[in-house]
Amino acid sequence: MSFGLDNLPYGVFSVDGGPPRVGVRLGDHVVDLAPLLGDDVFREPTLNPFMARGRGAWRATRGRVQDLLADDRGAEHLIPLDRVRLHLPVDVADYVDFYASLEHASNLGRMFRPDEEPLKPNWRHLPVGYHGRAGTVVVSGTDIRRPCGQRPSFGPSAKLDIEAEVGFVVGAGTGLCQPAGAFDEHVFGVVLVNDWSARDIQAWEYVPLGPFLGKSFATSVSAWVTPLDALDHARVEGRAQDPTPLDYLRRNAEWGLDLALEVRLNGEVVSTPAYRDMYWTPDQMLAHMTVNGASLRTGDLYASGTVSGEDSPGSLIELTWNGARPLKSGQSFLEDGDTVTITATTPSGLSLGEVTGRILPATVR
Ligand SMILES: O=C(O)/C=C/C(=O)CC(=O)CC(=O)O
Ligand SMILES: [Ca+2]
Ligand SMILES: [Mg+2]
Repeated sequence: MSFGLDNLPYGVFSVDGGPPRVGVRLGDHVVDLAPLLGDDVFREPTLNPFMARGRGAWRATRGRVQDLLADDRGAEHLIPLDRVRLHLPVDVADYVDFYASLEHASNLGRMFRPDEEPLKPNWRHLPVGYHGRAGTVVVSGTDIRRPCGQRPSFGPSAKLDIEAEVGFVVGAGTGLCQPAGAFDEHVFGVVLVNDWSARDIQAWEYVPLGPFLGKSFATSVSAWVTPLDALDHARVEGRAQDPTPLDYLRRNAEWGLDLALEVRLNGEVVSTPAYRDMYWTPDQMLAHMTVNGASLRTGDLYASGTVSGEDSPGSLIELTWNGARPLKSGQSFLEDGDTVTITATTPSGLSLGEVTGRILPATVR
């Protein structure tokens, strides 16, 4: 079952305008954790205080919840999903976005820098990334207003795009100049991410410092955070790397993940990217992000970058080759009223839920 006892993703919910609190999803229900476990950390409006307790507590809690639900002692704490409102599950501290797909980086290079090598010389040596805007991370289901900006004339973006990504939520942080430990000591779980991108604003503004307003207006994440412990069966060896990365980027464990993504535009499947094809794995991204002594905080979110395979890109700019090959619907980029939904499943059929959003017309300034 996609939301069975082997899954149990965490989220934050409220009922009838009451205070938001922490639950796990079981089938079409939310399990109210505070009364089930008698622990007030689950009465908090975000997962952060629970995540800050660290891996030992995450494991113990998951085991206890599985035991209680397996023999029905949780039945009185089940609330039907259609009665709840879901909230942003994490108070996002910092947000970093990587660029870890070889195919995506090569495709964008070909389109944006046609006279150069598609991949910059650094790309195979380190996971390239940039700091995004934590304050505009929104929960799945939030409407997205088309941004305005310089394209270079001022106006609403005419090239509004998606980026289908996988995000990693940091539970246990580090102090300043303290090296991060193992990936699973710090990372609590996984979310689906849509890193909305205004390609016309981006193309004009981002030389030489990098993405700014073209990507900072909104980033959507799934309401459910899938704990790493639920994904053990989906772990795979990362893709082969040439050249061999520096020691601090060596893979010590298998943290590639076999996640089959599906991108739907107004209900139609437009792409099915495979996360296992990514070049840089999430443990490598974590090692890179902290190698200079930068600390991690509970609630940090870092995303993989667009998940693109040979024939299954995670963005419309690749799918339509910057408008040269429109979709069957005739469109190349997002139109007002469009809805984009990204889902993912593991080989055993476990669901990572969805991240969805609908485009609202620009408010012209
Ligand atoms: O290659 C470029 O010029 C631009 C790349 C992106 O826009 C991608 C980005 O934000 C990172 C990613 O999602 O992979
Ligand atoms: Ca991105
Ligand atoms: Mg910040």
